[in-house]
Amino acid sequence: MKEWNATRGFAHNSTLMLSLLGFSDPFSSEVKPRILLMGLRRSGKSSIQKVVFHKMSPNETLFLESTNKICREDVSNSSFVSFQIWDFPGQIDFFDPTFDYEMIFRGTGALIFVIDSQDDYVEALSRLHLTVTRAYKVNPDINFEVFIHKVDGLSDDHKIEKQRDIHKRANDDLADAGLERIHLSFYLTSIYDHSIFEAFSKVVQKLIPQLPTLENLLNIFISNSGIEKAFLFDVVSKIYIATDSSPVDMQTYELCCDMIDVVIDISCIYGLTGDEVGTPYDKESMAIIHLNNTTVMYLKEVTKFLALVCFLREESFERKGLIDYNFHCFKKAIEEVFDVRLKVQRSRKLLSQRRWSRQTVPNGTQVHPH
Ligand SMILES: Nc1nc2c(ncn2[C@@H]2O[C@H](COP(=O)(O)OP(=O)(O)OP(=O)(O)O)[C@@H](O)[C@H]2O)c(=O)[nH]1
Repeated sequence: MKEWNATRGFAHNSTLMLSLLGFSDPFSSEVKPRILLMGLRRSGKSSIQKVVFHKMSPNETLFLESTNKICREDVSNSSFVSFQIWDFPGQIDFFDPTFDYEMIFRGTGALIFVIDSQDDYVEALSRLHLTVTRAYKVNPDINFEVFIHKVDGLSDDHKIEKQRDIHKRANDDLADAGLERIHLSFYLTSIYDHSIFEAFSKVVQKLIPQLPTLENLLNIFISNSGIEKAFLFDVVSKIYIATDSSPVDMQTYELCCDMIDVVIDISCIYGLTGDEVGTPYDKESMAIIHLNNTTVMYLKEVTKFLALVCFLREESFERKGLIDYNFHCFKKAIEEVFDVRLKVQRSRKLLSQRRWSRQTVPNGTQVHPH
């Protein structure tokens, strides 16, 4: 690493980006997209959540206790990606009258079903079928995401074979039930490598309404700056929320994750003045890494939660001034995108508040709106 700019303080205004996105708006119908994590017991649901959002090391998950109630968590305070994750205990009973699955599925953006690939998955597949069909009936807009998990123990051939088999069986079950229109997406995942972050990135991207605009902005930015690949990362979770339209390869993604780790770790050691708490990631956060294959990695802060990580050739990096100018324009455009969203959210909130106050009877008792 030739250049390093360690960061200093961290402005604590955690609601800023959230309200820009409108997810924290209690009146909006789009508040916090909900992601459900479901699957059989010990399939790895809690481990996934802890590794992706709590920086737990994969080995520590060996000591996780079994979840026996629904755990709801807001992934929002420190992250751009603002949504709820509901971790379900292995065996939920759809026939249990106390379990209001309709209410849960109605507000859900994505349902992740985790299948342990190291175990016999016949039962998991029938559970997947039951869950998906129930959820689809309540809310046909849910994205169904199947994580074929714990693939670290399998050879490459074996992985592909498992994926093909699970894909075929799950879709055959749906076809037999006349539900071919339900689309399932499959991912091979493990907490022991970056595959879980990659898969989660894809799941989250589908829930970001501004995604096409962000991709477009990234395309414009890289083509005008001589950059080969650029990712917009949520720094805390290492989920990339957008990238340009060129294909993503796993090694590039892993390098980005490593770079973010280096930036945060070094900033934590040398960037804090002592009395601060939190992550020392701020406006001045940036890093440049020259790799030994004439590629340069360039990281810059975009918002307090987001970082842009770019890959470019050394000769293109000679025009750093141009890149920085284009980055400045890109950053402004991102702010504008979220500004528009904020305005829409504000007017929606105002409307909802008016509707609520109209439905409030004079003695202050509220009538539930439809
Ligand atoms: N090899 C491997 N083991 C994993 C992986 N993910 C989780 N595990 C292990 O699987 C076991 C079960 O993980 P949990 O996260 O507790 O599973 P769960 O689905 O939350 O279980 P319940 O709470 O009982 O529903 C733990 O020992 C984890 O270490 C993975 O990617 N690879």
